[in-house]
Order: sequence, then structure tokens, then C-alpha cells
Amino acid sequence: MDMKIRAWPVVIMPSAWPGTLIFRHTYLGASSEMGINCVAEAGARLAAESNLMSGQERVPAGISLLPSLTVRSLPLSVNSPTLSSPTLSFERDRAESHIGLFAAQSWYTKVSSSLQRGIKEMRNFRTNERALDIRREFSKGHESYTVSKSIREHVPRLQENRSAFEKYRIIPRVLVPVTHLGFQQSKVKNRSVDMRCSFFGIDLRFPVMIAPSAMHGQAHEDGEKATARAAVRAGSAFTLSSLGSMSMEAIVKKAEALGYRALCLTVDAPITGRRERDLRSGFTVSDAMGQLPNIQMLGNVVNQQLVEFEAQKDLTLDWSIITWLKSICNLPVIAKGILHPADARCAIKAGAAAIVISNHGGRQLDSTPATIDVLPAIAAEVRGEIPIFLDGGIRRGTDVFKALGPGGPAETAQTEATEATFGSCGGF
Ligand SMILES: Cc1cc2nc3c(=O)[nH]c(=O)nc-3n(C[C@H](O)[C@H](O)[C@H](O)COP(=O)(O)O)c2cc1C
Repeated sequence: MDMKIRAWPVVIMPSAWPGTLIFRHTYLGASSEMGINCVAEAGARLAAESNLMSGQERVPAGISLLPSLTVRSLPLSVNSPTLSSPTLSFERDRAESHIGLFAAQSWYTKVSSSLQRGIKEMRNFRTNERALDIRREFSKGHESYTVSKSIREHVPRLQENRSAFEKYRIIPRVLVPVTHLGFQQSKVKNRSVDMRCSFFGIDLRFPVMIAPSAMHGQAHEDGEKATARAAVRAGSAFTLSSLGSMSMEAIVKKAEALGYRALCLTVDAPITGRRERDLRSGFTVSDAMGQLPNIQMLGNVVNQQLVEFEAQKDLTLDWSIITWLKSICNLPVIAKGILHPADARCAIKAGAAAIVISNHGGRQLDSTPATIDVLPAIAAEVRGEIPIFLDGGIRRGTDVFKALGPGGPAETAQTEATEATFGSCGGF
């Protein structure tokens, strides 16, 4: 077959029996942009996956990706009791225009941002309810190709970090006399339990810090201030995300003057991963709490901030950014988001003061390994030259214990081998 693939190596399979995706009820109001976009997105994805549904129809002329081929599962037939005919045809046109975007190959981004716009009016609870309705309806009669299946498929990716910890076992040694620091002096030298450690002049009561996480203002009006206070009280440390709801004055030098102890550069998010669960649940930045003061706004629509944030990212960055950051301040620079030993070496060469082994909690790139699994190889490369932090799936003290070891299950069991050079930071 003679065909050119212009943007990506995915084509829609030719089919003698192209399908039409039929949504019997959407439970959405006639003017709901969300409904039609959900439907359009689901249909477009199914088309991309070549999942054959029932019925058949050709994509209207002028918008097909490969004119000689027939696209399956499109367009849509929306049949809601609340829709009058004129609205139906209007929305159907709209759906088809989304499919047209698909043909223009930027369909995914455009449908998603359109979906974001559509759900803006129906925040949180209502949005979730309606998304569930769509999902339920979508699954009727098409069980193997439902949106909920798509969500289930992605859950293991998010849980990989967690389940990887379960593979490692701790073999205890017994009748080893120890004392807890602060209770009584140890009778046996070097046998007291002391979890204190220190990084970049920050003294920690135990080797756990709070990873950067965006937009705490979404959860509470005190935003990152509350989290930072809690970290200090617990004897831990806090990393402020530049997507935080409280300003850190954006300027590196000012951060230094304000007493920040280190800069953490996230290197694994040149573009934000496509977070399908956020799309399904209708995640949106709330007007009241979602301000992102570190993002330069070109418009003034709140949800637009994330779009602006993406637009302001520089995709040409390379390791010299670490050198540059070091040249404009005296703060240690930490590279967050390392999964490969060679990148750990690059970070050291560029002058990073530490690295964070992280896959962004499984949120960035599909099919990345669990962080605890790549720790041994990276630790072998780094050989104690700089501290290694690790996040992803840390939920319990035993996870921290496992991460503190050199990485292998057998070595991890030897508590004496643990060193303060292994830090561990994780979101809650
Ligand atoms: C709500 C949320 C927001 C996050 N925001 C950021 C961020 O702004 N910058 C960043 O580098 N990582 C961010 N992360 C990723 C975390 O720093 C960390 O890598 C990840 O949460 C660790 O995995 P875990 O959630 O399984 O502990 C965020 C994570 C969450 C859950």
C-alpha cells in the first residue's frame, strides 16, 4: 500500500466494514460542550485504535486522514431526548470538526483543550457524575472498548512504583541490642537508632522530604504555606513547585536571598504527560484557588494558565541549563526525574549537586520502570559522588527503608549498610 505518514507512525486501518459509534444517551444538556467533546474524543481514540464498532459510515470528504482509506467508528450519532434536531445537527457538525482536527493530526491536543473548556462550567462533583454517566453509557454493548477499560489499563502504570516495592523483602536480624535516640544512651556503640541526616545545610529528623507538587491551593486556601509548616514541624523539608499557588518570586536569585537552600530542576517534563484520568475526572484549576503566580499570563482566563505554562516551556533545553543555573546563583542544583544511569552521569558532569530518581509518579511517560527498580544501576553509576533521592510510590516506612539500601533485596536487609547518602523524597 502506498501511503505517506507525515506526523506519526500510526495509521487507521482500511476496513470494508467501517463502524459508527452510537451513543444512545449522553445524559448531557443540549448545550453541553463537554458531552460532545467526550464523545468526539472517545470516538477519535477508538478510531485511532481501529476498534471496530457496529454500523458504518464514511468520514465526510475533506477531513479524512488518508483519503483512500475509510475511518472506522466515526462519525457520531448522538441521540439524547433533550436534544432538538437543529441542536443535534449543530453539535454533530462540531463533533465532526473535532474529527477533522484528528485528520489535521493535532486532534489529541485540540480535543483535550476543548474538553477542558467544555467542563469548566461543570466542576468537580457534577463533572465527575456526568463523566461517569458517559462512561456507563459508553460501555453498554461495547464492553471491550469502553473508556473505563482505558482507565483501568493505565492504573497499573500508576501503581507500578507501588507494587515494585512489594517485590523486595526485609529479612530481620533478631536479638540485636539497639536503643532509640533520645530515650537512653546506647549501651552498644553504633547501635543506636538515629535517622537524622543532612542535605545542603538542611537537617532532617528522618530521610524523607516532600517532593515538589503543584497547586496545593486546590486543596486548601493556605496552599503551600500549610504544607511547608507541616514539613518543618515534622523535622522534614519542603520543595516548592514553580507551579505552586504561592509565589516564590520566580527569580532564582531572589529565591536564594529568601533563604531557599537548593534549586530542584525537574528534567522529565519537557511537555506535560497526557493525564487521561485528569481529563476523565474533569480536573480543572479552580478560579478561587488555582492562581499560579509564577506563570506569566498572556491572557486572564484561569484555566488558560496551564496552557500558558506549556507554551512557556523551552523544549531546546539540554544539560547546560544546570551549568547556567549554577552560574547565576550559589544554590546547589538538583536534577529531578532521572531513570537512566547515563543521565545520572550527565547530571554529575553538568555539576548537579544531587539527583532525584523519579518518573513523576508515573504521570509523565507511559511504560517507564518503577523507580526502586532502577535504583541499583543508578547507585552503581553514581557511587556516592552525589546524594541520590528517590520518589514514586513511597507510602510506608518500610518503603523508605528499602530505598535507603543500595537497592538489592539482600543488601537492603543489612541495615548497617544503609547510608545517609540515600535520601528519599515522596509526595504523600
Ligand atoms: C498533585 C501532584 C502535583 C505534582 N506537581 C509536580 C510539580 O509541579 N513538579 C514536579 O517536579 N513534580 C510534581 N509532581 C511529582 C512529584 O514531585 C513526585 O515525583 C511524585 O508525586 C512521586 O510519586 P508518588 O506520588 O507516587 O509519591 C506532582 C505530583 C503530584 C501528586
